[in-house]
Amino acid sequence: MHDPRVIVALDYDNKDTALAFVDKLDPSLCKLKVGKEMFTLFGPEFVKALIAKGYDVFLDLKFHDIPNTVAKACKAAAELGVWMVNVHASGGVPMMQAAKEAIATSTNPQTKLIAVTVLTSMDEAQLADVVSGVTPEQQVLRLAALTEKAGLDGIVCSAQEASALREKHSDDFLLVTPGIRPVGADAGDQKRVMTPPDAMKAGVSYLVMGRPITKAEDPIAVLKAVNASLEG
Ligand SMILES: O=c1ccn([C@@H]2O[C@H](COP(=O)(O)O)[C@@H](O)[C@H]2O)c(=O)[nH]1
Repeated sequence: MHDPRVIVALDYDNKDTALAFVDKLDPSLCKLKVGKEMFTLFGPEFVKALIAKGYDVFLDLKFHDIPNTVAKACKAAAELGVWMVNVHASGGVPMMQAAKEAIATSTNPQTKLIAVTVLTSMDEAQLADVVSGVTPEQQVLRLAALTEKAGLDGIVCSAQEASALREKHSDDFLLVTPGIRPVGADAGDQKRVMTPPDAMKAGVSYLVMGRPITKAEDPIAVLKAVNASLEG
């Protein structure tokens, strides 16, 4: 079956608005991402409703805690039936391994587990406030190596790091990239951005797009145009 490359970030504060948008879509056009806002507002039932409509759902809760807590959270997420879930790579290898083992022993062991490296909203100066002496690319490469060592399926990074990552990691290692902006789109709070075709050429596995689609006058037209731009 055709595997859509775009993951639409459903960052709405209104469930009916989100569902009205989803009902105009088709699971062959995109996957869906539920993040902290919608999960906090509408909970597991909202996630289950999207899965029941046939969508692959990425539950983007970016767990970051001690291994026991993250493992239990990942097991609970997997058992909702989600396609993908994530943790922060900076939680360390034991935490990532505990999460992986918990998913493997869940009722939905095929759930993919990826790790967030450096948020796409951070540039070099912001990163320097947190960890000194490294560029975003160096830190992403370091955390990607840890993630692979822990046996996870891939990482969240920006498309700007994709070609350097592909020199070290095979195509099976998933690169899931927010900060995707079509030419002329407002970057908003995103700092490390790339256009959809350039991201695909750089070796990205899945492109996460929120506002450029959801805030557009005709979101379906934008999504279809992005999909078409990936085919060329
Ligand atoms: O590093 C990261 C990790 C997650 N995100 C999430 O992706 C979307 C991006 O939305 P846009 O509206 O296209 O900016 C959003 O849900 C973030 O929470 C990220 O942007 N960067």
